[in-house]
Amino acid sequence: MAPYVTEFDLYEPQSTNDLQYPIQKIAIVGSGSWGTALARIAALNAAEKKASFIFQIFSGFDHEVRMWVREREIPGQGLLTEVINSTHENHRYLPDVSLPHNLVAVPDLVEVVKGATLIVLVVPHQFLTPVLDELSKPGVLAPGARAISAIKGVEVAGDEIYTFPWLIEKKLGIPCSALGGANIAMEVAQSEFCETTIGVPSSDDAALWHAVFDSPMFRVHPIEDVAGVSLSGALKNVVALAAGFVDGMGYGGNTKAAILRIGLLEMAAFTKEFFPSSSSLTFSHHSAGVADLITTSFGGRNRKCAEAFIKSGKSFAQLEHELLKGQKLQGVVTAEEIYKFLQARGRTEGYPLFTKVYKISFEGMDPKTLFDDL
Ligand SMILES: NC(=O)c1ccc[n+]([C@@H]2O[C@H](COP(=O)([O-])OP(=O)(O)OC[C@H]3O[C@@H](n4cnc5c(N)ncnc54)[C@H](O)[C@@H]3O)[C@@H](O)[C@H]2O)c1
Ligand SMILES: O=P(O)(O)OC[C@H](O)CO
Repeated sequence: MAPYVTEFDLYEPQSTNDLQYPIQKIAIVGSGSWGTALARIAALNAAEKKASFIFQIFSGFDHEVRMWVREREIPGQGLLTEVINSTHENHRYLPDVSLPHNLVAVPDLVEVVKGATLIVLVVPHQFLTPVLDELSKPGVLAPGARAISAIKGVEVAGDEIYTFPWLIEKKLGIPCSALGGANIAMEVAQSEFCETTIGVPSSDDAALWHAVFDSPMFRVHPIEDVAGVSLSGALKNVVALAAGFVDGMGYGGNTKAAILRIGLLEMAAFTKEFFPSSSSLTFSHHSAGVADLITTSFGGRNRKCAEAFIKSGKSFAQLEHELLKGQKLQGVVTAEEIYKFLQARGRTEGYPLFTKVYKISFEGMDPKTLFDDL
């Protein structure tokens, strides 16, 4: 066994049987930078694995991969879907990256998932509810479909917290996996080597999602821990804000490393406390844990906006608008949700870093207090 594969890579992606659909059809719900980057990989794999999988795992993928695009007018160019389909590039969210011709942008959500057996949900987390409302209507989804969430966030209601795969399973009545890792969209789209982790509920899900996304430069490791993968992706965004605060205050690598170590411990402790069936190894051994935290705290959008928040004194809403140009921050919303949840459970004192990130972001607390009592 290779040294970087642990015994917790539970699923060998080779054993799929009795599938309802020998030909699997992929739909991508979301077309921001990550949605488009994942759609590109899935469409490349769908084209390549169309014939080559006969007599192996399953018969293959439908050649066409559809991607849901929230329609808008691009000044001087026309509708975004038409621009993407004629130029094979998503100029707005993933500029200068060629997209395969079998990837088709479609503005109608119901049309995108029509007949799809593998549905990738990758909208910013604040926009998921209306998407699920639409998909849960009778007859919209094919029977036997499966989903995977590449969304980094959580849903909080009072003193309850839910992961998105759990919510998706409940609302859509289909199994849902989680995809997360050290994956800055543009680097993935430029085929720079990286890894991702998929938390899967069964070996069939492992085999199928591995076939959808694995490629030589985007290595997919399936593990059993769906909730851990999903939570790690959400919580690392809160720690990334703290890393950005450190940068904004002008401190160096030692300070940032200390914040990342403490942040990783809070991420793992939070998961163990509220999702006890998850594995702490997801945080320490997998791309969805420590590796994602590192990349996001050096090259991510949350870090970038948090640095600017300290340096400029502007609000996060303003900085999101100015610096991200239509892309969405996830960490600020998540910091608030996690804080409100911890408050409702009377557990804020157990998570001093998460709590301070919230108070600096929302209550004007002096950022230098970030280091107090850690
Ligand atoms: N970008 C990355 O590097 C990256 C990597 C891994 C995971 N993710 C996660 O992927 C998820 C999707 O983020 P992204 O980076 O692809 O998006 P993005 O921030 O690049 O783009 C924003 C997207 O939101 C859409 N949008 C805006 N308003 C909307 C509305 N009212 N309803 C529905 N959609 C709306 C836009 O059309 C656009 O597709 C997030 O949870 C993010 O954390 C992102
Ligand atoms: O740019 P961010 O901060 O949303 O992070 C992007 C990805 O989640 C990194 O894996």
